[in-house]
Amino acid sequence: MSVDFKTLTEFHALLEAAPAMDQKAQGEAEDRNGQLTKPPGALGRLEDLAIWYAGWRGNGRPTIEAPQVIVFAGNHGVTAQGVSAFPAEVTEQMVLNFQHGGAAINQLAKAAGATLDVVALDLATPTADFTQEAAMSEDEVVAALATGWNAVSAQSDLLVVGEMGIGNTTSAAAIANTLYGGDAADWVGRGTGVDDAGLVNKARVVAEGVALHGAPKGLEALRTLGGRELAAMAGAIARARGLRIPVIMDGFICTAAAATLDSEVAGALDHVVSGHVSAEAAHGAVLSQLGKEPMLSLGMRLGEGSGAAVAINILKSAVACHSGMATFAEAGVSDG
Ligand SMILES: Cc1cc2ncn([C@H]3O[C@H](COP(=O)(O)O)[C@@H](O)[C@H]3O)c2cc1C
Ligand SMILES: O=C(O)c1cccnc1
Repeated sequence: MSVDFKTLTEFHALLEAAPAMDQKAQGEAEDRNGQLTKPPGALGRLEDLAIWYAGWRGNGRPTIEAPQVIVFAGNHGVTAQGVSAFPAEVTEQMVLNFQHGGAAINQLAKAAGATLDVVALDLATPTADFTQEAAMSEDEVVAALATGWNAVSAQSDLLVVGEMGIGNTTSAAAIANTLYGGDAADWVGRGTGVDDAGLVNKARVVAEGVALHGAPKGLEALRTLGGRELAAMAGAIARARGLRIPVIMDGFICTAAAATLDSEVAGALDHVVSGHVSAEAAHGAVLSQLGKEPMLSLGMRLGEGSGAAVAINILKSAVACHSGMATFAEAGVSDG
């Protein structure tokens, strides 16, 4: 398997060198949008989404034929701190469930016409408990970034990344806290359903982790407080940019992983939109920090890529209108 980077410094350089949106294709899409048989702006945000998608695909009249959903799974040493309502073995059990087609994401990917890949990362070797030491060494985080990077199919035309990892809402909260400051309590949520005492415990764990590692930013936040599946999501999102594959982000954990890229290199998420705002308490605040408006708000709080998978249908609808509708001239409809 190809390895395009061996250190975080090399990965950073790839983020810096990432391609920009194709302005010619974006301009063509804007022109076309203005000629379609509807009052200007009548498709609301669908119009912006289609133009954004066209610009990143480098095609003023694109189609979505091959969406790819990838679910990455990892285990977390921080579960030793009692941060989840479920035991750590559920991560591996759910991987089997994904492989057998029994999870929510199996149905949602199918309903959206997407392929689903499941990638488990060293489940037998959880990350270190980040209240004691860095979750990952540089070699470990680079390996996880590379796993995500290599999981993206060059043939796909839309990417959704999701995750499974008991304990990972605590990792995500720690990343949000270290990147954006404030109190740990502002960033923790109930995850799989911890009670009030559990929430207080999660805030303690997050505060200890952020303090121990000196409030790191960017990829260092991902390494010290993240997890293998978060790093793999970040690696896949970065790879998609180079392949001109637009990305729909999922919930709190996916967004926290993505936020480390934005923190490392401003603009690293320009090819990414938010599919859904999760019911996990701080997700909306992280999206605000990133300047991303979610497409949907359905009260979901699952992860697995589930909210983003539902949003694939919205983006497909936007692109179908953009590329399939007649212009005023073609349809012989009088324009205004
Ligand atoms: C059966 C089951 C299926 C899931 N699918 C996603 N998650 C979600 O819950 C976990 C995060 O919550 P916490 O930080 O509280 O452990 C992650 O695995 C996330 O993907 C699940 C959780 C469970 C129990
Ligand atoms: O927003 C998420 O991704 C989320 C929230 C709660 C539990 N698992 C995932």
